[in-house]
Amino acid sequence: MDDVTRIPVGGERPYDVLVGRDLLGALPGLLPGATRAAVLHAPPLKALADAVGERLRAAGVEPLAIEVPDAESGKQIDVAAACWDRLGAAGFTRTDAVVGVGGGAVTDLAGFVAACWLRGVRWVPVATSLLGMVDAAVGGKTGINTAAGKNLVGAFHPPVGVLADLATLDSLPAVDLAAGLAEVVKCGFIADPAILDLVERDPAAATDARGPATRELIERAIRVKADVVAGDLRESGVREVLNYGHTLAHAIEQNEGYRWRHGHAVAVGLVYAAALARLAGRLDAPTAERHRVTLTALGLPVSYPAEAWPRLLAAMRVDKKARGARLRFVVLDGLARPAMLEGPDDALLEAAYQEVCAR
Ligand SMILES: NC(=O)c1ccc[n+]([C@@H]2O[C@H](COP(=O)([O-])OP(=O)(O)OC[C@H]3O[C@@H](n4cnc5c(N)ncnc54)[C@H](O)[C@@H]3O)[C@@H](O)[C@H]2O)c1
Ligand SMILES: O=C(O)C(=O)C[C@@H](O)[C@H](O)[C@H](O)COP(=O)(O)O
Ligand SMILES: [Zn+2]
Repeated sequence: MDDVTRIPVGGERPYDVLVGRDLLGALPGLLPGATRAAVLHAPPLKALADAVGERLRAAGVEPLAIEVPDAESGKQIDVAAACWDRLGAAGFTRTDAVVGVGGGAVTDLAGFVAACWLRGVRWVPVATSLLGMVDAAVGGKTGINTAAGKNLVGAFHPPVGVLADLATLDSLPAVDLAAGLAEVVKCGFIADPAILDLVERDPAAATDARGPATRELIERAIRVKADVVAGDLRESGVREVLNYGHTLAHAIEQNEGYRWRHGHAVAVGLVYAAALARLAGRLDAPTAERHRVTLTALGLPVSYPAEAWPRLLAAMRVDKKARGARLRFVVLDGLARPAMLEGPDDALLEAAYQEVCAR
């Protein structure tokens, strides 16, 4: 394990995110005393899950491979229930553990399975997508989707460690790598503008999984998230800033039957949130426009059909940040100055949407 960066995530249950190549050797050490570990994975990551299983077995931990449907198809209650049946049949106890090998969807599911089994057993995400490394695997939000919306059932259940193995990005499709950069850009706008400078200087370098720019972007984004969740695991306040762009994004995902990539929806949602802040008189026009320009340079979508608006507005009403009938949006009062916009009226919401309508 050469050249490993260790990023601490503080709080009531602190742990580290390890960033580097070929990190699997670190996995058994994160689970002292475990006799069994379920290894949840989707078909595209089977070979890596097998390798994880071998590492665990060599360290005296019996692996239980559980294959789940890929991507959002796995974030379903029946899939979670099938996982719990497998843990029950294998007699998993509180010293046993769950490992999620995959992108954000699989690690969200794995964390949720771990959070509920015996009311909480240890878990480790082995993040294999860029989005998983910088966001989904970090911070302890776990969950599944329901018919009413995205991530509506879940638990805050921090892992005991996170492996962000850069070698796994070698097989990640370019479109998924770019999707993950939407969350990285989000971190740039809410907290670390150096991220934006890096991306804008050379967008192609940002999408080169093996390049130094990508690693720096990954580490910067993880530090932004780690700093925020350390102070507010359960999203009682400041953690809401990590939801920048997500109010519209989750509505788009639901509207698309979860066939859109999360990162793509976030890109549109970021442009929308910036337009909202500008029209509310909170954000200057150049910074709002910077959202569209930077995300476009990465090949990400920044628009959505006009006719979807009524459905999107309805879906936004179940956003977790809403309070009763009052919608709440994360906006910017300036670069790296996130704040809340409380209860904007429908006319303002729709006017901002005009700015993301497909032109
Ligand atoms: N818990 C959180 O804090 C949090 C944060 C952000 C996003 N999320 C969730 O994460 C999910 C999105 O994550 P994602 O973008 O990783 O999507 P994903 O998990 O759906 O993965 C996208 C695709 O890439 C494949 N893949 C992943 N790694 C690969 C690799 N190394 N090689 C080849 N294929 C690979 C997957 O199998 C899938 O087909 C959403 O469900 C979102 O809600 C959660
Ligand atoms: O970690 C957080 O907090 C986030 O909001 C990060 C988001 O990127 C992520 O998509 C998260 O899953 C959204 O959370 P939700 O509570 O709106 O479902
Ligand atoms: Zn997200």
